[in-house]
Amino acid sequence: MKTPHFPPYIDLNPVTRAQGVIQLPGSKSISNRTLLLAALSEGDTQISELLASDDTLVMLNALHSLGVKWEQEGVSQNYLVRGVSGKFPVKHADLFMGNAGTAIRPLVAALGVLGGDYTLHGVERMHERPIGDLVDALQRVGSQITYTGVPGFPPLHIQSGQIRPNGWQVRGNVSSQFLTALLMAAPLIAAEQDIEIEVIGELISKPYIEITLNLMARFGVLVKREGWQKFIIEAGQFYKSPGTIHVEGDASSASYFLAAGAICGGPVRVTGVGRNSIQGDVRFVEALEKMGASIALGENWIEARSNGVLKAIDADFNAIPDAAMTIAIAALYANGTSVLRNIGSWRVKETDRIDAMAAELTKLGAQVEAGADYLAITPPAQLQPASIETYDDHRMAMCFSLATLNGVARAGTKIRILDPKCVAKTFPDYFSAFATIKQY
Ligand SMILES: O=C(O)C1=C[C@@H](OP(=O)(O)O)[C@@H](O)[C@H](O)C1
Ligand SMILES: C=C(OP(=O)(O)O)C(=O)O
Repeated sequence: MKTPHFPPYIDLNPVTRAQGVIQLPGSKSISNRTLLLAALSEGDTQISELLASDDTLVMLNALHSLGVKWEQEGVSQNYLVRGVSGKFPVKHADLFMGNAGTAIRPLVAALGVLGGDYTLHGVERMHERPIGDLVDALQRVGSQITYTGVPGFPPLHIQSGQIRPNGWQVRGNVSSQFLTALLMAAPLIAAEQDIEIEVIGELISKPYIEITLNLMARFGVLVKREGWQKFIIEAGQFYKSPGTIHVEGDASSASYFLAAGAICGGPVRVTGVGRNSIQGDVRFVEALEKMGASIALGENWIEARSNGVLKAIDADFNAIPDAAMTIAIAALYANGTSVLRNIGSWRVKETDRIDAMAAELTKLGAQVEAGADYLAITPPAQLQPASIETYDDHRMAMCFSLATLNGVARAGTKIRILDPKCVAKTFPDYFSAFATIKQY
């Protein structure tokens, strides 16, 4: 991956019109699931358009440390992963997980089930992101996992245990990634007995489970389900390479450009993702539509434009927590107060996103009420120029670049994005892509 050079801050000027076409980078959620499933499969998998970013690098490096062989085709994002048929060749490793939830959670489950002698750790924030519900679920069925720092959080030490096919259950109200992790790990021991995974209580971020089930099916494992409460992996199934797999463009990354089209005229088109996407975040466009934008969807593209003032929105954003951050910025261009509800998971992601969003929106002059699991945003008469802290959160950096756009209800403003390098988590080239849709 060629990492762009990042200065300590980026100054962005107001933009009169946003227009253009953006080829999206690959989906983070699909990339990291595909890498792990390809590694665990029987046979080799050719992956095209894998996301090039910190989060996928973390997964690629971890797989390499576990003895999985993969090759990058030249400088392209096409990779060949040589499957290890359900057993990692290296049984003793120290794995750096950065701040990639989509890497550490599924790997803890896979390694917890397969056994060995592994430590997993990450950046400081990773050690503050909860993993207790997943560890509890794995310990319950026989995994030997211990906390080497604060109980409930990475870093972790994994040893070999005797895994039982009964009693698989997990809580889903802190992160859906815990259920994703168990689902992906279950076939690794489902040789003779079915495994039933029961979800205890509420499950958040549900569409991400659909991505998991869709990809497991492509790798030959079908999961039966009873709604969102019970998932059954029938015995005898194992991961088999589908041969080739193409990674769709990232629907969460699409949200910034589509919002730009909605705020500032457009049309802005993203390519690489379209109406048949398996990513829940494509439904972000429904929120933009409710706010008054015009959306068109094709097989492999989505386009947004708008001629009028955006309407405030009051909605439940539990299903699209990542793209919902972009709505918080679109709300600056609406008339009236917007309320983003049921977004409690924001508090345990790259930063406490409810507090971070409230603090930075306030700098622009907005009136913000931050609740335990909601944000209410009332835009100011005029946006104030501001220096935006990004809290090592890629989405904070990407979202606030949009406050430079001239909307119909109010003009954009001068924005300084501090520590812009955080975008490397999922979209290293974000600022050059954003520059191509701006017209002054
Ligand atoms: O499974 C996934 O790929 C993801 C699930 C979501 O997390 P939660 O389930 O913790 O909300 C999302 O925020 C994250 O960026 C990616
Ligand atoms: C929450 C996010 O990341 P992670 O996959 O690390 O949970 C995100 O990308 O917004």
